[in-house]
Amino acid sequence: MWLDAIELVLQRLKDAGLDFSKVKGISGAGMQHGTVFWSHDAEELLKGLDPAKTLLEQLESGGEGESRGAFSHPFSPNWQDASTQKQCEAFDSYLGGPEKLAAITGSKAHHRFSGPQILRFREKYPEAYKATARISLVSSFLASIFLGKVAPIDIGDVTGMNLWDIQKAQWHDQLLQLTAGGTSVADLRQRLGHVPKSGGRSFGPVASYFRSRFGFPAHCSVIPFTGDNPSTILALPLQPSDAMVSLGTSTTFLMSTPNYRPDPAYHFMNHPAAAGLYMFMLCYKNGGLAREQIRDAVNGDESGSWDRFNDTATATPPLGQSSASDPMKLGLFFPRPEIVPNVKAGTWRYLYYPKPQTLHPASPSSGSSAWPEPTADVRAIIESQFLSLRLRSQSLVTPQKSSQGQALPPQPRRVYLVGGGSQNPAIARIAGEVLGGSEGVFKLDIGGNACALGAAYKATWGVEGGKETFEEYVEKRWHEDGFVKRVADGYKEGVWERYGEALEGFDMMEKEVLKIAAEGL
Ligand SMILES: Nc1ncnc2c1ncn2[C@@H]1O[C@H](COP(=O)(O)OP(=O)(O)O)[C@@H](O)[C@H]1O
Ligand SMILES: O=C(CO)[C@@H](O)[C@H](O)COP(=O)(O)O
Repeated sequence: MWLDAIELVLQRLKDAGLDFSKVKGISGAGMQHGTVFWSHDAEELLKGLDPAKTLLEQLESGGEGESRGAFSHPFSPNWQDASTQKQCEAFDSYLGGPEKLAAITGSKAHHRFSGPQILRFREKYPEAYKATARISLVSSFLASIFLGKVAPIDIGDVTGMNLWDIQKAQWHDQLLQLTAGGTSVADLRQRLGHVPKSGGRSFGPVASYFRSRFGFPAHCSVIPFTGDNPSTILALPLQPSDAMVSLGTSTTFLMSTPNYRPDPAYHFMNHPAAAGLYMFMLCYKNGGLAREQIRDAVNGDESGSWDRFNDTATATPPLGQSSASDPMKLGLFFPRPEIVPNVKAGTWRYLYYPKPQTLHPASPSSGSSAWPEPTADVRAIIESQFLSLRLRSQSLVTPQKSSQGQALPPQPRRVYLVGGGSQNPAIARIAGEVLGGSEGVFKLDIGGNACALGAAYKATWGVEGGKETFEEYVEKRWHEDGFVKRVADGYKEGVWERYGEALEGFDMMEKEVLKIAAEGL
């Protein structure tokens, strides 16, 4: 599928009239944490690609358990894979607990991360593991195709594997040992390859296949590709107190910071283009698709229109409280098992009384007026997603000032929305009400896709030799008025504080749901 997609996107660019001979450099972004297993024939096949044939014709693998073509396994576990609970437990306990693993690799063990994925792959498909010559992430797989040989893993994306020691900037011996089990650690290290420190240094020229087939020039450089989220933070000059919220299939919350403060509750990763900076990230599996389910329930059809969803969201008061004495409506809407928190699929609705702090399930017996479904779900799902972001990022934000110079409590300076859901004005408004933002809520108004834009900046920066820091490079080319649009207010006195009260109930609710899930109720 991915090989086909590469051909398709290039063909579309060709059909649109792109003059490939002018392309000096190419970079890109791929979903984080997908793991690709190359066969022993991969290097030969990549080197000798025939421009008269498609990539798929020449590189495709055989069926399950069959080693043929460039891949030792026909599937790449993607970011939504949740099959590695057992391996995650092994990773979390191996160094003495999830805190220790997070301190070293930036994250506790996660199902989708390559370390646990490779461990499971080796245990489940020992023959396919033996037939594996190299292991890539989706980003380095893409770069490899353009390069015509297996490309190194990127310095930003490598920190989403649970295998890289961030502070020492090297593979972690013991974690490699755990992953390799009884097999050779040296072999595993060789399969993963050397990781260059710079995210901007060219890997070399584009493969002759692309020169002949599409007309790329011989001097076109392949600059390291990175993950979709690291690439997204490259789309604009992000300041330390700015937050980006990517409303795609997943919801991700991204900040750039010089302070490495890892914790099992979130991810710290290397910034992909600036040594010494880190990307703080939260990632939720239940983003766009969970909102779509409620949209369809409110519409009563599958027209896909957001109008009724948006009208309902804005007509409902914050936390569903018609008056201050009403309980706050808080819910969790997870049609798929969630990452944050790590809990099975389910929907939970609660009524929260802040004084004294009490939480009651909003069961049908509380009366349909207590929580009218599905209308009350609309605002509740949006609020729930942003409350979770606020809860987990509160130690990273700093006090701000309003445009009149008034001191404001710790919150983001700006909230930037990107991804498909950033088109939605009701979501933007509630983002500002819950998260704040002393300057407001913004959306990128250049190009349709922030992560692709970030990769394009990275390509031009790399081609120009990375002489300036990446931040200086983007800053100089940045046109505030043309590139971003303010789409909603941020901090609103009174409303933001009310959501602050709701945070305590939200935290209680998550703990309650985790307890219920653990007890198998
Ligand atoms: N107007 C809209 N309002 C709310 N959500 C939207 C709107 N338009 C698109 N979306 C959501 O955007 C998501 C896709 O976002 P996108 O960033 O393209 O995805 P991906 O994460 O797969 O790259 C879909 O789940 C869809 O529900
Ligand atoms: O797993 C993560 C980040 O850790 C996801 O963000 C994926 O990187 C892809 O997300 P979508 O583009 O499907 O939303």
